[in-house]
Amino acid sequence: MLLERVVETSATVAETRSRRAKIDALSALLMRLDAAEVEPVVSWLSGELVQGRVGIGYRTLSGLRIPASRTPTLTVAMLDDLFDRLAATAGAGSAAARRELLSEMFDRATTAEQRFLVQLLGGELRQGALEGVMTDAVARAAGLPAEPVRRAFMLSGRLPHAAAAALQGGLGALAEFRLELGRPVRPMLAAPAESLRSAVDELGEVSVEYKLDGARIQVHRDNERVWVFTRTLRDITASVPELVQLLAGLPCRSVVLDGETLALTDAGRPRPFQETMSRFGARSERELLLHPYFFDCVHLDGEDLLDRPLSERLSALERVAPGHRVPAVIRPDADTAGAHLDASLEHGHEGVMVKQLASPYIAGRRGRAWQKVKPEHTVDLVVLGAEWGYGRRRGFLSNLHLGARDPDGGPPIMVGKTFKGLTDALLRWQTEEFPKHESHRDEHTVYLRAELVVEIELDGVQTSTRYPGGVALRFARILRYRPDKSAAEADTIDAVRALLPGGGLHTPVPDQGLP
Ligand SMILES: Nc1ncnc2c1ncn2[C@@H]1O[C@H](COP(=O)(O)OP(=O)(O)OP(=O)(O)O)[C@@H](O)[C@H]1O
Repeated sequence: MLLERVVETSATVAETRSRRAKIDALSALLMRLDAAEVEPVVSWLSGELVQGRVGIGYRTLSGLRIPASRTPTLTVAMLDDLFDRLAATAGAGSAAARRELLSEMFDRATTAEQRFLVQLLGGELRQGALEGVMTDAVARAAGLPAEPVRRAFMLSGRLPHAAAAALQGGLGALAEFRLELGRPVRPMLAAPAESLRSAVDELGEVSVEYKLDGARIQVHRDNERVWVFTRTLRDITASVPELVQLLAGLPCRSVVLDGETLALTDAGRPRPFQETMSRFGARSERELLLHPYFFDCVHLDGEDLLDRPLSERLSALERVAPGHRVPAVIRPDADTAGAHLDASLEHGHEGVMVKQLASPYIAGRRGRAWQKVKPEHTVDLVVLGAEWGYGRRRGFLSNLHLGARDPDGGPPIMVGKTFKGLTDALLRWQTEEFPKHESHRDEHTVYLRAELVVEIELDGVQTSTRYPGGVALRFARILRYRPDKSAAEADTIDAVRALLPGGGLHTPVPDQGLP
């Protein structure tokens, strides 16, 4: 297939806000692909290369001045081969070889294809938000229900892989996907509860657990080998030796546990989230010891437990790591559940999670089987840009432009601005970090690619005619950055609208005086 077709489809998907139109365009394209073309095309349309990052920066790309080809001749296979060769060049003299490969690529590309390549290599197409739409498009193209495709994706963490299996091998090939030791699965997520009472009433028999304000970890062990992954499935094994040692000592042959890890003060209270996250970096300080608290066990000694009820998974957890469980009460009455929430807050944690004991582990799903109860309203939003400060903040990137995720894979939708809550350290960090994510700038504002997620505390939202989603944040304050989340995991515009009084059923009216 000519690359031109892929580029046209990418443009169609970007231009429409209709989920159905996106799925139509993507599935029509997928149905025309040869077997070998599926993985690269699905990767490119999600903004990734099959080869992973090939180390070409945005600046190199925007500096390229190569006349475009008049006629489209590049094929999917040719481009994939060029990426293979680019990924294989490394070491002395590689810069020249890479430039040559890039020149070859751009020389053969039309103007629209060159633009696509710049965006693809520069990371601008990397829109995890498209994954849901792409999963449905793959299912449609393969003539299958969406659920088995989604499951294969969640278990492998690789949508191109799941797409190739669906399109070439159908249900049989998808059924081959299993939890594999050493390969992380997408974590199960929680929906917000209206109240502790409503969650317990809705879910029947439950486990009520502290919601710890740390960082999510998924740990795997296969005999001697241990892996530790983050919420975004990054392998951080090398920076957390104390967790590796702890896992190696558990009484089992193989295990996969889900949990939260925290750095604690001497008094046993949680340290700020940033301090825990700082341990996940490549050059992490080792003074702060991380304490893991596990809340799920999805594999034990050769047996996969994903489809077993939580009650069984908790028994497995109790057998293998009894000393490292998150504080929980099982089948509590209303008073006991309430006392557990109070105790969690008193100990400096965020609230509680209420989990249905009969529910399976649904990887990657934000479902109602897990519900979070916490007293504060917070949303995780994408940073779209920042304005240069004035007065005391002159020279610093300050007022943030904030966007909510479009659940159908479009660009984030702006819902407000704020500089409240920014400390001097954060102002310095923003000013240094933001240019690395810059897409363009004007006199007042540096605009960013949708890559950074920030947690915002707010009093609520109000209808707005100023912002395109029809809602605006009220009294938004910056709580912290969320390096453990990608833009694909930010809150959606629907989640923000749900905070409107009455759950988002209002029609927009003019708002007054936004910052
Ligand atoms: N007992 C627990 N069970 C499950 N998750 C827990 C628990 N304690 C803390 N967590 C954390 O809470 C998160 C689940 O909440 P949610 O699905 O809303 O993710 P989130 O968007 O990161 O939430 P938040 O922004 O409120 O932390 C998990 O990813 C995990 O990091």
